[in-house]
Amino acid sequence: MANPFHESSPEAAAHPPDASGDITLMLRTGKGATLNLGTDSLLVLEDEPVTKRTSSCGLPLKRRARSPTKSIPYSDILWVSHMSTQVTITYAVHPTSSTARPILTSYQIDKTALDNVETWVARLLSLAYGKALLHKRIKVIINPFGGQGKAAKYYLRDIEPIFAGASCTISVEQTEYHGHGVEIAQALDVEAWDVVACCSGDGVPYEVFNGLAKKPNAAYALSKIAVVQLPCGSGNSMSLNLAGTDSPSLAALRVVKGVRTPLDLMSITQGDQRTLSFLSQSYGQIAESDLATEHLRWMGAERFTYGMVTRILRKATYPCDIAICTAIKDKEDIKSFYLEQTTQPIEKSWKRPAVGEDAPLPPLRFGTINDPIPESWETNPEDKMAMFIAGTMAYLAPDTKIFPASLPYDGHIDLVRMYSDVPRLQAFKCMGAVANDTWFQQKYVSYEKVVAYRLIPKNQEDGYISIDGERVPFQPFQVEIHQGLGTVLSCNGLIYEAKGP
Ligand SMILES: Nc1ncnc2c1ncn2[C@@H]1O[C@H](COP(=O)(O)OP(=O)(O)OP(=O)(O)O)[C@@H](O)[C@H]1O
Repeated sequence: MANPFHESSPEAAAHPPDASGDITLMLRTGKGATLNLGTDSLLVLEDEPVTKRTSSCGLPLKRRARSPTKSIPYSDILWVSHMSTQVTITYAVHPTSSTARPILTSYQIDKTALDNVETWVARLLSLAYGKALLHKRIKVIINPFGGQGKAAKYYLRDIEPIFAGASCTISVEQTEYHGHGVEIAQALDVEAWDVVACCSGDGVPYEVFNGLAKKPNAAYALSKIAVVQLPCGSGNSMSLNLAGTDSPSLAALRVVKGVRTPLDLMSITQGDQRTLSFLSQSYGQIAESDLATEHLRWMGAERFTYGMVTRILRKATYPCDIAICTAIKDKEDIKSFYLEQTTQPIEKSWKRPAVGEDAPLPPLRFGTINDPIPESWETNPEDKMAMFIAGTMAYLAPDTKIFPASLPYDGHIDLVRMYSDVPRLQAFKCMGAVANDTWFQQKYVSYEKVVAYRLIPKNQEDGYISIDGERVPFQPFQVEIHQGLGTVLSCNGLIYEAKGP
């Protein structure tokens, strides 16, 4: 199991190698049109009738060239089938740039071309799906209260038609209470499904990862099931990073075409609890601006900006002690690492070791928050901490790329810190730099890659700590990375849908 893309036997079976090298690229229809497999698209070429036409003044008019009457990008092709003399193609059209809707078109095939149909259909499916698994078996979990309570509506209108058009097997369940996602995932038959698709915000995927982690063979379950998000909540980071969109229908299309990708997950220990985090942990200005502004929800996304501005103005400080097991400290080294990881062939970059069917959750390499801090870690009192945020995915929200150097499977947690002694103007400049993508370069933004850390709040009675967007007790916690413990579907299997540092 050296290559994540060779993990699934159904994927391999779906794309039998073309041993002969003789690929049928063109199929003639009974009406004289041809269906052609182009470089990126299926091209439908109609035969123009050859009629001699003259202009009103009697001069011969140029005969129109044979031109494509339809071009369907392979990325939009959901399914192709044939029965007797008929080929049926289901594909997504885009009524707007942020929507996808399936439509179906059929062609009668010319009798002389019937011998080629099967090979042609298989070839078109192979071009449409690449390394992605066909006929995905998808367990859908809908949070009826996600976002503005529209997840069920988005599912029926935007998502289900795409899954059905792509010939996926679907089973739908709605969450009935907080934590239900954990129970559904814990009870899931992992051999019966390829994907768990959460029609929700980031809260339900968090629960699903943690539910799979409760199985006795957690490591196997997390490697077997790809967890994806269909953006139906108020925070949709997972979909932004892996599908490059917060549109439910476009995300559904990308899930259908998504390739299995290992994902780093983090173990958090706090008190006597161990949980998994897939997104981020924050403390200080970012955590407080998110969690302490719930009463300002009427402001929409602006409530976070408001929270940050007010805290920067008063130079809000959140003292703590931090201990870190650093991997890469220097920003230039981080850039080189990112480049090196993303320019080599996927087969060389991403190698996930075999996971046995009984494999449990991996042990903690550095112990828990209740153990002594490992001696090799660097420990620092951070009395001027303004913001501390650590994570493994590039985007936290649209246009908020906090971790541009993060990679799905590099075995590192990206860690960002800023201090309250930064001049206010510079702090605002850094905030603006997030939107214009120059955040990483800002000299007041400390950015490193780590494999583990511990954070101990101090000199405050209460405050905010956020794990994957949810508030957790204001108590010390410790985090360590597990390279490739989880599995997701991504567009290219290598990077997030984000420009690097
Ligand atoms: N039926 C339910 N009733 C109450 N809570 C639920 C239900 N289903 C899921 N939840 C909880 O809702 C929380 C948020 O879910 P999710 O991330 O899907 O939505 P969101 O709108 O993005 O979140 P938020 O409300 O945090 O902005 C999760 O903690 C989940 O446990």
